[in-house]
Amino acid sequence: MQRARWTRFRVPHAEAPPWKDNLTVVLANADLMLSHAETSVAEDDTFRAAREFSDDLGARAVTPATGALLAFLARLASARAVVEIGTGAGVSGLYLLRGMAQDGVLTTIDTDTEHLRAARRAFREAGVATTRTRLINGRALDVLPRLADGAYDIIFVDANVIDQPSFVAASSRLLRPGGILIVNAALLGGRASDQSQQDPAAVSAREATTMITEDDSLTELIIPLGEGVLCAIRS
Ligand SMILES: C[S@@+](CC[C@H](N)C(=O)[O-])C[C@H]1O[C@@H](n2cnc3c(N)ncnc32)[C@H](O)[C@@H]1O
Repeated sequence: MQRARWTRFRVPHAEAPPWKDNLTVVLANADLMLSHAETSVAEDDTFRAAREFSDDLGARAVTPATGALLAFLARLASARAVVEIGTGAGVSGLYLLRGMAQDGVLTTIDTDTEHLRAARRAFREAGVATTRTRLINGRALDVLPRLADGAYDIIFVDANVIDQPSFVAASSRLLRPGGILIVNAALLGGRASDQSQQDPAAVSAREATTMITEDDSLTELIIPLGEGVLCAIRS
């Protein structure tokens, strides 16, 4: 069924919406609410160690609240099969595994062997069975075509923003009906919503969002945690 137009996002918000007065009230408290959301997630030693490795290696990990969202969505979807593009040192992978079914398998792809080594170590230190993770060294666009259509509960995109449109194009076919596509840093911390920002990252982030919002098989939602997380469920 064709969805009503008013349910679609405008990308980005160019003018003030008609409910601007409510928005003003919300925005006045936005920093406080975001700060509360981000600092209310407590991480244990395993997460802290993985986060430290991430920082050392320059692999920017998801924020704690973004991580909690990943665990939440993985639990909500009863996820048994998840694909992650951009393993980093394994922080987001730990959150996904935390929410996934006990026998669920995380397939995670990264071009950097050092990052993958750090992630493998983080998973081991968290007591994750080796059968639950499949770490693949390679470029996502080379690996994704080898994965089965409609076989995955969640696809999490968290590599170079500039490649977001091609990752979205290459990965949405992997989702089962009811599966969730999650794009991290979709708003670039707000920069992507500003049309005057014309650098390649901002343009690519907007393009990926537009691809998702224009896909009638996806129902999407932007969640302003971390640098902005775009979630979309396949019908
Ligand atoms: C932001 S970090 C990922 C952080 C990780 N998701 C976390 O939260 O712990 C991005 C990662 O994407 C990897 N990467 C960059 N381009 C890639 C590509 N084309 N295919 C696969 N991985 C890529 C980088 O090596 C880096 O480890």
